[in-house]
Amino acid sequence: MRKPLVAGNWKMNNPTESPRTLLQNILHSAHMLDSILSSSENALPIDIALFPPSVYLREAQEVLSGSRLQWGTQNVSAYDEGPYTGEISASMIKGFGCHYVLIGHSERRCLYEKLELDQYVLDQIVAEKYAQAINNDLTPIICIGETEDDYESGKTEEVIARLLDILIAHKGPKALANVVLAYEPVWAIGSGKSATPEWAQSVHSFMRQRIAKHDQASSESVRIIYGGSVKAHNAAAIFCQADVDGGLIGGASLDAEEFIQICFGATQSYTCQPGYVNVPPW
Ligand SMILES: O=C[C@H](O)COP(=O)(O)O
Repeated sequence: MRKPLVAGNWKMNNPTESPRTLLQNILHSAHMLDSILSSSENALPIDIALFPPSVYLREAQEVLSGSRLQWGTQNVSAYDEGPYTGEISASMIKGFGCHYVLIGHSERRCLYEKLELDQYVLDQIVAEKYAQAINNDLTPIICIGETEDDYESGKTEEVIARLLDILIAHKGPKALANVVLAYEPVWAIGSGKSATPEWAQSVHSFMRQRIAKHDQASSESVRIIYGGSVKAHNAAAIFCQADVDGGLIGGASLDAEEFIQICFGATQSYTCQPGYVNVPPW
C-alpha cells in the first residue's frame, strides 16, 4: 500500500497572515487531524509537505522541525554549484532540512518556453534536476501534464510518456520507486476546473503501466499525486481512485482549514467508494 502525500505549494503567493503564522496554523490543524484520526481504525496514515517560497525556508525549518510535517522547495538547480545567478543547489536546500523538491512545475516550464526551448529540451533539464535531487538525498516531486491544446488534440499520453522515458533513460526504472510524480493538467491549474476523478485515474494508470514495462516493482511503489484545482469538496473523490496517491495543492494550501480538510480526504482513501463526499468530523 502506498502512503498518500498531500503537498501544499504556496507558489509566489503572500498568505493573508504572515508565512510563520500560516505554517503554525497548518501545524496546529494537522495536530487536530491526527488526534481525531487516532481513534479511527480505518484512517490511512498520510504524509503532508509544504512548499513555501524559498525565502521562508528558515521559518519552515523553525516551525516544522520535530513535527510530522515535511517541507521543500519549489525548484532546484540542475547544477552542483558555481556561477548560476538566482539558482539554489540541492545541497543548499538539504541544508534547510528539506525532504522534498518540486521539479518541472508547468509554471516554471512557462518561463523556459518564453526562451523558446521545446518541451523535449525542458524534460531533459527536468531529468538533470531529478538527478541532483536524488544525489543529494532529496525526494523529487516531478510534475508533468498536458496543455489544453494537447488535451484537445489527444496528446496527453504522448506528453507524459516523453518525460517518463527520459527519466527512465537518465537514472533507470528502479530509481523511480522512491520518487513522487505529479500529474498536473495545465488546464486545471488555478482554473477551478479540476480533472474528473475518472480522467485523473486513467492518466495515472497509464503512467504506472508505462513504468511497469521497465520495472514492475517501481510501478507499484512510485507515488503519483494529482494537482489542479483540488479543493476540500472534490479532494476525496479524486484521492479515492486506485492510482491516485494524494495531491499537489496550490491555492487551497494557503488556507490552513481547507488544506487540512483536503488532508482528511486523503486519510479516507482506504475506505471510500467512488462518489464519496468528504465530510470531516469537525
Ligand atoms: O502546485 C500546485 C498546482 O499547480 C495546483 O494549483 P491549484 O491547486 O491552485 O490549481
